[in-house]
Amino acid sequence: MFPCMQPHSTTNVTNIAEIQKQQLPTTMAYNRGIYDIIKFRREVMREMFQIEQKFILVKFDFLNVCTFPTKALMTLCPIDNHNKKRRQLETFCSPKMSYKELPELRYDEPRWKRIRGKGPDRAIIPAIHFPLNGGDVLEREPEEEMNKKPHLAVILEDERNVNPNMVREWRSSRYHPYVKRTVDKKIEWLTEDSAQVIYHHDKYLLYCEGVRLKNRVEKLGLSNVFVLREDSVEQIHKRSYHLALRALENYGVPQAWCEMRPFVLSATLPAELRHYSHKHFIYTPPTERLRISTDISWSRCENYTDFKIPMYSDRLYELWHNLILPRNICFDYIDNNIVDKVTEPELAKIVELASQEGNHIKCPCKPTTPGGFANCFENSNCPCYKTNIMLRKLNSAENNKTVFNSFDPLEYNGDTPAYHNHGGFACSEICGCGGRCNNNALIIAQAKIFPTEIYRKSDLIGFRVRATSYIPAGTPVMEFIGELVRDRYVEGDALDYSMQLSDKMEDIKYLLALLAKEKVFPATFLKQLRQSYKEDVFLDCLHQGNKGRFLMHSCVANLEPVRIYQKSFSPAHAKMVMYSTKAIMPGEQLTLNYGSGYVGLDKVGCQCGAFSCKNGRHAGVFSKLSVHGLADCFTAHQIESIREYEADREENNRNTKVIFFYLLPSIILESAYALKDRAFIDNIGTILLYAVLLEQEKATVKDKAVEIGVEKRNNGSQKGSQTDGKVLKSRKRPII
Ligand SMILES: C[S@@+](CC[C@H](N)C(=O)[O-])C[C@H]1O[C@@H](n2cnc3c(N)ncnc32)[C@H](O)[C@@H]1O
Repeated sequence: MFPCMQPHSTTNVTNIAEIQKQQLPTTMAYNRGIYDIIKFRREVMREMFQIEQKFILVKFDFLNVCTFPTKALMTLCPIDNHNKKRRQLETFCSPKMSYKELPELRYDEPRWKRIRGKGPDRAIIPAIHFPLNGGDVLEREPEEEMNKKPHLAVILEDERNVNPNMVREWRSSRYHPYVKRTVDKKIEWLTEDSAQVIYHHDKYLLYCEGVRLKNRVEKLGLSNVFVLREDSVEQIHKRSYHLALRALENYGVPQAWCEMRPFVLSATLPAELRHYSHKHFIYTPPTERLRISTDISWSRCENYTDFKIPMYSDRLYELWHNLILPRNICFDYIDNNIVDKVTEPELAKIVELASQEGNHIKCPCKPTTPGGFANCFENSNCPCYKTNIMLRKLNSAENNKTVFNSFDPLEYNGDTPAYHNHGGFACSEICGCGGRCNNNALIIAQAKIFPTEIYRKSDLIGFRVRATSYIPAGTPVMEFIGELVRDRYVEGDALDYSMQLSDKMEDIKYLLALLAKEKVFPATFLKQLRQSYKEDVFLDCLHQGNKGRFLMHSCVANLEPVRIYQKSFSPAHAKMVMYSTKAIMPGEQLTLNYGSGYVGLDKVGCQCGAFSCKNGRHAGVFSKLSVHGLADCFTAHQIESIREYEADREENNRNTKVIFFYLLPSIILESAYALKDRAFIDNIGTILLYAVLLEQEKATVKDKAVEIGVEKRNNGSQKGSQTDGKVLKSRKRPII
């Protein structure tokens, strides 16, 4: 296959079984190997161009190793025989160039269009453009355009924010220019950002996302405290029981609390519902997708290079050139809830007052080791922990009250199916521990460790959110972020994008009474707090928000909100955190229960597709089930989906080595080498050797390609990749 590659002579391994036994390889031996490979780079690339250019792209992106060279390959693959471009390729891939020196590649859309206009054979060639310090943004839009009456979200001023320091930090080179745009310009920007992405070995992609999650946990120093735990059958069943209560509530059949019954596998399911248990749970990403944006936060979190929220269209007919984006996808990504001083003076005032000594709660606790976590939880001297415990009094369960700490799963208590009846108090950045302790239930959500994507698939409903890695049950997955507004401002489009944060008739009444009884704050401040809760407060994320604004309704939602307070107790100090109500599989849509009133209100009817959806085919049967029957149904589903996930994970692990065989181009090695990641180089070395031995065993790449379901290379001499139609269905999109 690659005639230039020989097994490296420093080892005397002769078969694959040996590789698994031995400690391979030594760095020295493989350094030499790398240079050998670089020498033959051109041949290898030619091979790669013909085999699997699109495949390489995807894998590279997810390896987070060499995005730049990937883009170069992607760009240049279709024009292998185009001399000018080939020269460019050679420049990019110069072995002398360190990885850090590689400039970020951007597609320059106007140039792309110009080239496109010149002739049919060049129609697929995008121009390559190197922006200087990312400054090309301003050239695109004339000053007058920017001075036109802005979209509401543009008025993002420092003083408007709960935490002004954060705003300054946000002004990253990409984020801030985007925020400044009018809606029309934002749509233009998004359209320019869109490009074609083709995924081949689909499930491997989700496996890579799992690796991304793991890397992120390690990078943030959470590996000792956060684990991807699995629930026991009893725990799964307990959660299912609460889900069943919530689902039946949606049917308008409120259930009286009753003792949970042990799980009985399918014994109680009506015949028409049995087939549900044979459903496949593990998602297979589409082979072809249109990527609308590489990151809807516009590098808002540019410190976190691996934190990106891509946006895709999975509508089959949707192509780059006929992409139509609705105006409501233009929003400004924020990480903190914000308050407008002008429209919400009460809320702004309470935020200011809370910054004064005596009006907020913080602790002096310190971590025992530098960089470690403090033990605020169950520390009876910690004021934040004491406040956290105090809030449990609002929880009416006699025992088994919901516990809010940093890393344990959140469990429903015995008397209510809804998380939103509970609240917790967390340490924050003003504490001695800086919020890095075990009394901060926000820590996982704010670390944004779970990779997600935004996508649209159906014409009836818009964009949605999907988790691309496994999420254990009871985990704070993300925050729902937006602008704090009073009831009266929630109208028009904002109705679709607002979530109620406080209800003056419900929990707030009890909260204020508790704060008064426990004398948590001085009377003057308490009075001000009462004032701020006089009207119901909503989080409106129509113009400013985070990915939570794309969460869809489901009759059996896998997320449920809870309020967690930090520093103080005003609406501006309440965080709405989404907890997972069940184990979420990679690729599963993230959903919320909008409430029983929602399903009937929507014009198209509920499209959640949940197996017991109120609008679904079997709604009649489900609504007649007892809580126990439905809970059994949910438990059976959960157990089966976890089993399928496990099997899938094993299969992916098995395929990894074969997949890497496709990633042989020297460019990976160069990048890895430039990154000085010895472990990675060694790994690649092992894989190379493995691959060569596979070759010796006459297991050809071609056969393997078919086996793992990737596009197969054409046997003939024709240029460009051909397919045997196994996975790839050509949709004639422009290849970018
Ligand atoms: C918060 S937005 C969700 C994001 C939205 N799809 C978008 O593209 O921006 C709420 C809107 O999504 C749609 N939606 C949410 N859940 C739905 C469901 N289960 N069935 C149908 N439409 C739904 C409704 O139009 C609703 O007003």
